[in-house]
Amino acid sequence: MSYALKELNRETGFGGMGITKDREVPVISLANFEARKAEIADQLWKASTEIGFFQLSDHGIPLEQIDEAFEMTARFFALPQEVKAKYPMAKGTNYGWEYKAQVRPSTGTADNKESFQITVPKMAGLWPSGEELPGFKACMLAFERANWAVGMKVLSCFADKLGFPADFFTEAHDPTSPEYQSTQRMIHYLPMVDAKPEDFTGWRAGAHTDYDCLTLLHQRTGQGGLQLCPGKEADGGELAWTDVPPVTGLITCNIGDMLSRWSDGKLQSNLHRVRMPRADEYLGPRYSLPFFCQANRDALIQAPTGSEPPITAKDFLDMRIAANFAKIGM
Ligand SMILES: O=C(O)CCC(=O)C(=O)O
Ligand SMILES: [Fe+2]
Repeated sequence: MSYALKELNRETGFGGMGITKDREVPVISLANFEARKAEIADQLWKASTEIGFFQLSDHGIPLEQIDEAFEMTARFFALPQEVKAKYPMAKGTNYGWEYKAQVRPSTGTADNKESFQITVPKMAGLWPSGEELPGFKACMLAFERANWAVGMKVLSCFADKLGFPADFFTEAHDPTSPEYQSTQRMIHYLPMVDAKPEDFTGWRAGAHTDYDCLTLLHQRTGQGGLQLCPGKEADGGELAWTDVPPVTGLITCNIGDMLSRWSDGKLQSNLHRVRMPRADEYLGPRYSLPFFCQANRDALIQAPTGSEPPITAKDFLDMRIAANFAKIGM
C-alpha cells in the first residue's frame, strides 16, 4: 500500500511488537500560567524535542469535570447498539459513532474499540437525545471547550518558541468558525475478561501518529495500555516502546503531524499505540478521552523553510481519515 502523504507511508512500517524500554514521561505544571509562561514554554519544548510526550498538571480542568465526562462516556457506550447506530460516523467524516471500524495503516487490522467523536459544527443529528442520555450534550460540550482552552495555552507556548505570534494557533483553531475541526473523542476499548487467547494477539489501537497539532488525552488510573515511542527514534530498526502511566487528572500530551509540518520537523509527532492487557493484568474496559487540536479546515499548513509543500488542514485531515476509515460504509 502506498499513500500520497509521507506521514502515512511512514506509518505502514510501525506494526511490529518491538521491545519495551523505561523512559520518564515528564510532568509539567501549568500553575500560574501567565506569570510562568516563558519557563513553562522551555519545559514543554524540552519535553517535546526529547521524548515527545509529557503530562500536564495544574491545567485548570477540575477533577469533578473529568470524572463527570468519564461517567457520561461509560453511559454513552452502555447504550444499546441500535441507539448508538442512530448516530453513525459517515464515510469520509470524523464525527459520530464507529464500532471496530478504524483500521490502522500500521497493522491492517481493526482496533478493538468503539468511539464517538464530537466535532462541534458538524453534530447536527448526531447527538443522542436527552431522553436517551440526559445531560450528555452539555457535559461533553463543556469538556470539549475546557480541553480546547488548555490546548491553546500549550500551543501558544510553542508559537513563542517557533517565533510565531502568540495567538497564531488559537486563530488557526478558532472555535467560532464553521471551518473548526478540532475533535473531542470518547473511546471504549472492549473488556477482555472472557476473551479467547487468540483475541489477545491484536491491538486495542495500532501504532500511529496523530493527524493533529496537539493531542490532550485523559486516562483513568488503573486502565493502562498506552505506549509511546519517540518520533526521532522511529525511523529505522526495532522500535522501543514505553508504557505511559494512566493517572486520572493528568493530561497526557503528544505532538501530531500538523505541528511537525508547521515547525519544519523541530517538533516531532510521536508514535503511540494501545496494547492489549496481559492475562495477569486488569482485563476490564479501558475508557480514554483524547482531544485533538486539529487546525481549522481553511488553515494553510506551511513549513517555514518550505521543506514540505503547503497543504490545507482540510486536505490533510481528509487524507488521513480516508486511510483509517476505509471500512466504513462497505
Ligand atoms: O486511548 C488512548 O490512550 C490513545 C488513543 C489514541 O491514540 C487516538 O485516539 O489517537
Ligand atoms: Fe493517537
